[in-house]
Amino acid sequence: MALATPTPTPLRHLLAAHHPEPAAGATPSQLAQPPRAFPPHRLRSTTFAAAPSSRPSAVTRAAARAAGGGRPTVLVTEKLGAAGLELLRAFANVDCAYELTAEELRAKVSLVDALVVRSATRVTREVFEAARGRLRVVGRAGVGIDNVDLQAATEAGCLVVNAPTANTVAAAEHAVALLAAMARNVAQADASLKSGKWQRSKYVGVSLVGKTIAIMGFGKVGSEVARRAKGLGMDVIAHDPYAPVDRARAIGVDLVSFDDAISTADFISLHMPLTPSTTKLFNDETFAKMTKGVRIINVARGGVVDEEALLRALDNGTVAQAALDVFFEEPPPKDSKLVHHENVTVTPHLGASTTEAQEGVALEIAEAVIGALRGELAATAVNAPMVSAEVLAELSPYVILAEKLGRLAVQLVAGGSGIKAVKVVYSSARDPDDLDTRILRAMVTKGIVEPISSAFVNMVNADYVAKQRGLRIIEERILLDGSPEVPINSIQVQLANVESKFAGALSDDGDIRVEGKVKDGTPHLTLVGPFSVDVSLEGNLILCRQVDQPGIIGKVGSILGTMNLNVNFMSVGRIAPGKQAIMAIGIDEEPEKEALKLIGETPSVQEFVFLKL
Ligand SMILES: NC(=O)c1ccc[n+]([C@@H]2O[C@H](COP(=O)([O-])OP(=O)(O)OC[C@H]3O[C@@H](n4cnc5c(N)ncnc54)[C@H](O)[C@@H]3O)[C@@H](O)[C@H]2O)c1
Ligand SMILES: O=C(O)[C@H](O)COP(=O)(O)O
Repeated sequence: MALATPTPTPLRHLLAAHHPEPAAGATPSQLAQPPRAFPPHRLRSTTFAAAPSSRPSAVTRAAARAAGGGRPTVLVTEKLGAAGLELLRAFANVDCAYELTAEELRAKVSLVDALVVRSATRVTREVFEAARGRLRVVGRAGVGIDNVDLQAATEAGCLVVNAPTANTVAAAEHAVALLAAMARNVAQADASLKSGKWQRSKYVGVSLVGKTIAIMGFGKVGSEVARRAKGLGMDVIAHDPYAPVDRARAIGVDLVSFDDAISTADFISLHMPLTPSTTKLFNDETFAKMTKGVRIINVARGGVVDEEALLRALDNGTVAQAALDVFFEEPPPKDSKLVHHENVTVTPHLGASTTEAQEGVALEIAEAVIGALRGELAATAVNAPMVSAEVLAELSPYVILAEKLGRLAVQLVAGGSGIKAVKVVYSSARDPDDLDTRILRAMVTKGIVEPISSAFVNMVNADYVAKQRGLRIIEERILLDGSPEVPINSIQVQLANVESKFAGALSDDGDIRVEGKVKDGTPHLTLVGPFSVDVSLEGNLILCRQVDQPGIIGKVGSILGTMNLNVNFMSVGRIAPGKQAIMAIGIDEEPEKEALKLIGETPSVQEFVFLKL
């Protein structure tokens, strides 16, 4: 009998696109089939449904990668800083293809593992559908992710990462540049002088010192603008429903209500993201509440302003001047009245465009994309729970345990029973607030869903997939006494209201119940129904139920030996001597049908089941 070797603990599969084949004998009907956003594969389009053979299999994907030397392929659709590109090239095949049409992008995206964009590429649902499941990560080289359909990405299990910090200062400096340029008519005076005029009285400006500026959105950029405005001698107020008051107070800024901010400010600088609730937040109604002659700077997103309303406010003098770096439509129409308005200063979305910021953003996004392709969870993940590297490292063996318990539990379900509810019970001496179980929940879901369906589940889409399939994952904690140093003592997976193909796995309550622990870094199965066992969760598993009596282990062991099957672990659990017992046998290979038949025919074996881990 060979000793079990510890399973490595890769976190790769948290995000990996690998899609294991369904377990033999498992039936999709075991899960309730809800309506889906995508038809029956990881990602499908209508073309897929009509022509399933065009769907790339895991093999095709592997072949595609092999053709590229086993390296992933990254498509970069907008100009990226050289250092970031270099970093990407050291790890992947990089295809830089700029100014693609939507159709060209859709055509290319199924050939790549990652896509890197800035703000000009619209990564729509159609793009995710066209990717046919290969695209694993979208890297947004910048902050705003309003050009990426996050819901579609999540449904596809595609991670979206951004580069949220490297262009903060550049954007803040650009806002200040526009503020000063607007107040002193720099752009207009420059154009006038270059056209041969000398118009000193026409371009008298307004001073900044002593004026009130309202920062709308007190996040990274907003607070940097606030600091700089204070340096210019301005009174700074801010509105942000989610910003911590003490952070504002620390730099001498009062957080006020939206109406107070816009009705008292001489200058209003916009720094909130474009979301459904900020879309056209600045409109006829809100312009009407502003101080007459207010000046507006927008380095956030064009969509937060109703541009028609702004034009009206400029024409009727409510707004004296505006300085705009961003537009609803980019580039704006050539004949845009707003762009050509004499009281409007414009730049073509240059907020992040400094050499330093672009190098920084490119490095930040390259690192995030490479990490994600390696299967690590990125700290800048936008559509997946952010889990620190330390937590991930600590939980990594439990991640494997959680998935294996899910896989085991689902294979114990008799075909035809629909699984509706899964209870995951964690026993731990650690304070529940110090135990982040989101990855474990996701991995139980993965273990349950993947063997019996064509769904692909990872950290990004686990909750979505569970919801789509009408699967309720209930988590429960049992607080143990003892040292909180070990994060988890045991994980138990319970499936209620289902029939089992192995009655020995049913608890006294009638649930399928399996429990496991991590021992020496390796996941072990420690409980099946009411039976305590101890078997390393590797390779494959045979569970036999019998009446406890001498000789059975030898008989089953010799059948496996005759069939040349290597047993890596064996454990017997019994309720009491001479009563019901189960035998858990870990084997490396998949047994021939003949071996399983012989085990079933062994006298005293009441039932048995073969499970793939
Ligand atoms: N023009 C450019 O090149 C450029 C460069 C960088 C960032 N940006 C834009 O600026 C935005 C802000 O960037 P950031 O790095 O400061 O992001 P951030 O997430 O750090 O800050 C955004 C802030 O807006 C706040 N907010 C959300 N909804 C709000 C609302 N309804 N009213 C007021 N505040 C609200 C949030 O609480 C947050 O504090 C980005 O989303 C991006 O669209 C543009
Ligand atoms: O959201 C951002 O980071 C900025 O708008 C920058 O966009 P860009 O990368 O297209 O310059």
